[in-house]
Amino acid sequence: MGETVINNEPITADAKILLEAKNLTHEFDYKLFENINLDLKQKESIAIIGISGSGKSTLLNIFSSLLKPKYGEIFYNNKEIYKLKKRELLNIRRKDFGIIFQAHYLFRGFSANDNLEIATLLSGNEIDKDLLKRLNIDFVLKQGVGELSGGQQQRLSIARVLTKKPKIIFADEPTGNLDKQTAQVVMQTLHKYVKDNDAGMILVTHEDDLAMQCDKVYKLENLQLEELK
Ligand SMILES: Nc1ncnc2c1ncn2[C@@H]1O[C@H](COP(=O)(O)OP(=O)(O)OP(=O)(O)O)[C@@H](O)[C@H]1O
Repeated sequence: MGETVINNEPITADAKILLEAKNLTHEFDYKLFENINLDLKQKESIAIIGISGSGKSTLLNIFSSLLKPKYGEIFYNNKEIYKLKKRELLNIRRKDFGIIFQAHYLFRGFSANDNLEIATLLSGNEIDKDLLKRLNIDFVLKQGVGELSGGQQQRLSIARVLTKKPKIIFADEPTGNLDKQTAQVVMQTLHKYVKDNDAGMILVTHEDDLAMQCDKVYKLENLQLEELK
C-alpha cells in the first residue's frame, strides 16, 4: 500500500471524447445548475467538488444515465443517451458505465468471490487477481459479504465494477468509508485503470486532495461548474 499516484500523462487535445454534456439544467425544490457543459476525454479524470446540497450527486446521476435532466443532453458514442430505447440505455449502463456509489449494491448472502463471479459472467472478463491484491481484499474472497467490514465491502464493489472493464467510471465519494491510506490506494487503482484502459472517470468528492489528483477539477457553485484545475 502507499505508492505515489501515477497520473501525470497529459491529455492530448486530439484525445477521443468519451462523454459530452451539453447545456444541462436541473432543479428539484430549487435550481441546482444551469447550462452546464462538460467533455470527458479518454484517459481523463475529472473531479467535481462543491458544498453539500449544491447538486454534485444529481449531476453525476445525470452524467451516468440514471437521471434525465430537465434540459440538456448527454452524448455517448455520438448518441444522446436519454433519447435511446430503454434496452439500449440499459446495455450501455451495464457494459460501458461503471457506477461506484457509496451504497454498494453487493449481493448479500453471497460470498465476496460470488459477487465478482457475477461481474465476470456479465462481461466475459476474468477476475483480476492483481487488482484484488492492490485493493487488499484478496484474502476475504471466501467470506460472505455481510461478514466484511464497510471498507472491505466498498473495495469489493469497486473491484466488481472494474472487473466489468467499463469505458467510463462514475464515482460518488468512492472512498467515503475508508481511512486516508486505503483511500489513497483506491484512488491510485482507479487512476491506473483509467490510464491503462483508455477509459475516463468523473469523481464527486469532498476531499480536495483526492480531487486535485484528477486531471481537471471543477467546483459546482452558483449554478455553474467553475474550473479550478
Ligand atoms: N430525487 C430527488 N428528489 C427531490 N430532491 C432531490 C432528489 N435528489 C436530490 N434532491 C435534492 O437536490 C439537492 C442537491 O442534492 P445532491 O445530492 O445532488 O447534492 P450534493 O452536492 O451531492 O450533496 P452532498 O455533498 O451532501 O452529497 C438537495 O437539496 C437534495 O435534497
